[in-house]
Amino acid sequence: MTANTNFLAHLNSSQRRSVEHYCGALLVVAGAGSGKTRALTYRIANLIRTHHVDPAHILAVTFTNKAAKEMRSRIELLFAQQQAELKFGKPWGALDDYQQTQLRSHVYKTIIKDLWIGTFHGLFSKVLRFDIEKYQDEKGRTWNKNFSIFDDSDCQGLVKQIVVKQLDLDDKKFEPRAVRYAISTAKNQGLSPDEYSKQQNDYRGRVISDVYKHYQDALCANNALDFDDLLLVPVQLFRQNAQVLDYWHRKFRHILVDEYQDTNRTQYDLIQLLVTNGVDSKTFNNWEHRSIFVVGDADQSIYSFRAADFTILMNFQDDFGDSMPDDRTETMVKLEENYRSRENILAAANHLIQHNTQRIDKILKATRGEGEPIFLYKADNEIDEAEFVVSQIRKLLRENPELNYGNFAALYRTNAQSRPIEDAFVRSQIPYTIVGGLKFYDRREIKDIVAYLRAIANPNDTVSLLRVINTPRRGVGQTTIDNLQNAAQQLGVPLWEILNDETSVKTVAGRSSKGVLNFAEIINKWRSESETRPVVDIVTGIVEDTGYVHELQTQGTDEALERIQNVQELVNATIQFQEESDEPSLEAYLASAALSSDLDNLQEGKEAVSLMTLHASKGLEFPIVFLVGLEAGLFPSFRSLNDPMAVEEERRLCYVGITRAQEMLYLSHARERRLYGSREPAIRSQFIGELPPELLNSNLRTKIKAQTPDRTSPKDPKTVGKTNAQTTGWRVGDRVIHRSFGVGQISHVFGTGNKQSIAIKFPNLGQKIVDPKIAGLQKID
Ligand SMILES: Nc1ncnc2c1ncn2[C@@H]1O[C@H](COP(=O)(O)OP(=O)(O)OP(=O)(O)O)[C@@H](O)[C@H]1O
Ligand SMILES: [Mg+2]
Repeated sequence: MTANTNFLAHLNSSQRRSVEHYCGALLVVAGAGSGKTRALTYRIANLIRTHHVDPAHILAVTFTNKAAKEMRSRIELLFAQQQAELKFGKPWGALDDYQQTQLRSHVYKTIIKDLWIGTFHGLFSKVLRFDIEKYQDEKGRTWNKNFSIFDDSDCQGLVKQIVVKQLDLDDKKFEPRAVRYAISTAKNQGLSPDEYSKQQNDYRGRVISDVYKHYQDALCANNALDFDDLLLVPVQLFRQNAQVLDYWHRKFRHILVDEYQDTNRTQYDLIQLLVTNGVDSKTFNNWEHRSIFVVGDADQSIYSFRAADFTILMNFQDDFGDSMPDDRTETMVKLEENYRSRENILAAANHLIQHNTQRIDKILKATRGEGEPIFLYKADNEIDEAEFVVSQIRKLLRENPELNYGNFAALYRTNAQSRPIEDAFVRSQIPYTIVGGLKFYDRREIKDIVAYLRAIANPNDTVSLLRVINTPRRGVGQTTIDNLQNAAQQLGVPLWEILNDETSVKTVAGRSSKGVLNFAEIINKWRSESETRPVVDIVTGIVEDTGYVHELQTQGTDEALERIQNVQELVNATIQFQEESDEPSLEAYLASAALSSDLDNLQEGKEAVSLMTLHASKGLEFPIVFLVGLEAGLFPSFRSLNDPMAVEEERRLCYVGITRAQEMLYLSHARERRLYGSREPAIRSQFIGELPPELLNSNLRTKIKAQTPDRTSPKDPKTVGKTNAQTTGWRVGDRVIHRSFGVGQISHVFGTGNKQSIAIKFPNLGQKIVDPKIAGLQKID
C-alpha cells in the first residue's frame, strides 16, 4: 500500500480528513490558496480507489470548463502514477513517453470518461440530453433531445425580432438587452409568462410580459433552450417526475461542488434534489454510500449580480448536518495553511478583507516565506500604466531566466480596461491571451458556420436557418424570407417544413426559389452525412458547398482575411474536439461550442501573459500578478460607492485578485484615465489605503522611470483615497464624486441647510447644478 501512502502524502492532516471522509455531508471552508480544490480533486480519486466507488456514480461541479479539464487531467495522472509501479514496476518518472501515454489512455478509458465533471450548465445540459423528452412546460409543451442552446446574443436577437416585428414596437424604448434581462429575472424567480403578467400593472410591465410570452413560444417552436433553462428545466423536471429524479439520485451517489460560495438558489435546488431525492434535507437520513462534499470561501463570493448567495454556504451545516448519523457528526473541516502566496501577499489580503463587516473571521497562515514587498505604482494615465506592466515584465524576464510569459497575469475590474494593455503588448511584441468574453464564438463568421451546424442538427431551429438562408448571398431577399415565414406561420408548421418541400418553395419564393432550394439541399445533404461523418468533415463540407470562404476571398480585404483565418481556426477547434471528446457527435460539439464560456480562453501550452477581469481569475494562480486600475469609481466600481454591501463585494473581489499571486504582486492606479471616451482625473482606490503601509513599496517609479518625477503628495496611506460619505459642509474647491457624472470640483455653493444646492464643474461635461441630497455626492479627502 505504498502508493496509497504516497497519494495522501500530498495533503496536510485537515485536507486528508476531508479526503478520507466517506458518507454524509461535509463542508470545507477555508481562505484562498489553502488547497480546497486540491482536496476536492484528491477526494474523487480516493472515493474510486479506497472506497471502490464506480466513477459513473460521481458528479463534480467546477466553476469553469477549464477547471473541469484540469481536474480530470489531475485525477488521470494520479491513477497513472499509481499504476506505473503495478504495471511496469518503475516509478512514473522512469517511464518513457510512450509508456506514460499508454497508461494515461488506459486510465482515461477505465475511469475518467465515466466521471461527470463540469460546470452546472454543462452537466445539466447533459442530463437534459437524456431526459428532456419527459419534461412538459406549464402549457404542456415538450422539447426533443436535439434541442439547441441559444446563447445571449441569440436570445437578444429573438427579443429584438419580437419587439420590432411581432409587436411592432420601438426597440429604443424597449431595448432588447433590458427586456431580455427582465425576462431572465422573471424566469429565475420561477415566474411563468402568465404568472409574471398577473404581477404587472403598468404599460412597460405589460409589454415585457407580452414579449416574454412570445419569447417562450419562440424557444419552444425552435426546440431551443436559453442558458437559464439549462438549470431551471432540470429543477422543474425533477419536481414533475419522481422517476426521473430517482434515476439521477441513484446515479449520483457522490456529489462534490467547488466554489460553493458562488452557488445560486437554482443551483442549490438541483444539488438538494439530487442528494435527498426530493425529501427535506433536515429529515433525509439515507446516507449509506452517499455523500455531498462542498468547498468554498465566503470571502471570495463575487457573483451576487448573477444571484449567487453565500448564505447558502453558511447554511450548509444547518441544512444537512442534523440528519447525519451519530457516528459521522463531523460536517465541517477548516483548512488554515496557505500554500500559494508569499507571506507579504497573504498579509495584505488578510488585512484588506478584515475591513468587511459581513464575514466570519478565519485563520490563514503562510507556509512559503516572506517574499518581496508589494509594489505600488502611480501612473500618469492608463497608457503609462500599461507601459509600466510591459517594462516590469521585461525587467523580470531579463533578470530571472527561469520565468516565462506564462508566469504573468494582469487583472482588471472591467473588460474595457484590457485595450490599453493589449495595445502596449502588441507594440512590445509580448504574447498575451485574453481570458474572458465569448470571443471566438462571438465572431460573425463563426456564428454563421455554427448556425449551419445547428440547422443541420435541428432543422426546427428557425433562428439558425434564418441567419444563414442568405449567407453567403444566394439571392434570397428579405421579401422572400418574409413570405416563407408567413406561409409557415399560416400553416402552423416550422419554417423548415416549407423549405424542405420543393413545390412550396417554388410557389412561395418564385424567382428566388433556386437559392432557397440550393440552401435546403445543403442542409439535407449534411444532415444525412452527419450520421456517419465527424464534425470536422461537416464544417469543411459546408464551407466548400456554400462557397463561404470563396466569397471572403473575393472580398480580399484584411478583414476578410482575418475572417478566413477564424474559419480555419474553427476547423482546428473541431479537430481538437474530435480528439478530446468521448462523445464526438455533432450535438455534443454544438453543446460544447455554446457553453465554451468566457473563462475558457486560456491557451494551454503556449507561453503568453494572461489578461482577464478579476471575476475570471477566480480559482487560478500565477507567480506574478499585476492588479491595475485601483481607482475610486473604477475599483470599487462607481455603482457600488453608495452601497456599503456592494463595496464589501468589491473588496472580496480585490481579495480574490491579491490572492492569485504566488511570488510577486504589483498594484497600480493612474492619475488620469480615459473612460467611455473622455479623460477623467482619478483618485486612488480606498483599498490601497486599507493595506498596511509597511507591506507596500512605492519607490518603483524612481527606479524605472527616473526621468519623470513623482508628483504624488505624501499622505497618510490609511486615509488617502477614502471617500467621505458625509454630505454636510460643502466648500468651493472640494473634489467630489457624483453618482452619474463622475469626479468634479465644486465651483459654487447655493443656500444653506436643507435648501442647499451645489454647482460642480466636471472635466468633460461642464458645470452642473445638483441637489447634494439626491445626487449621491461624496467628498474625496
Ligand atoms: N498540502 C499541500 N502541500 C503543498 N501544496 C499544496 C497543498 N495543498 C494545496 N497545495 C497547492 O497550493 C496551491 C493552492 O491550492 P488550491 O488551488 O487547491 O487552493 P484553493 O483553496 O482551492 O484556492 P482558491 O480559494 O483560490 O480557489 C496550489 O498550487 C496547490 O497545488
Ligand atoms: Mg480553488
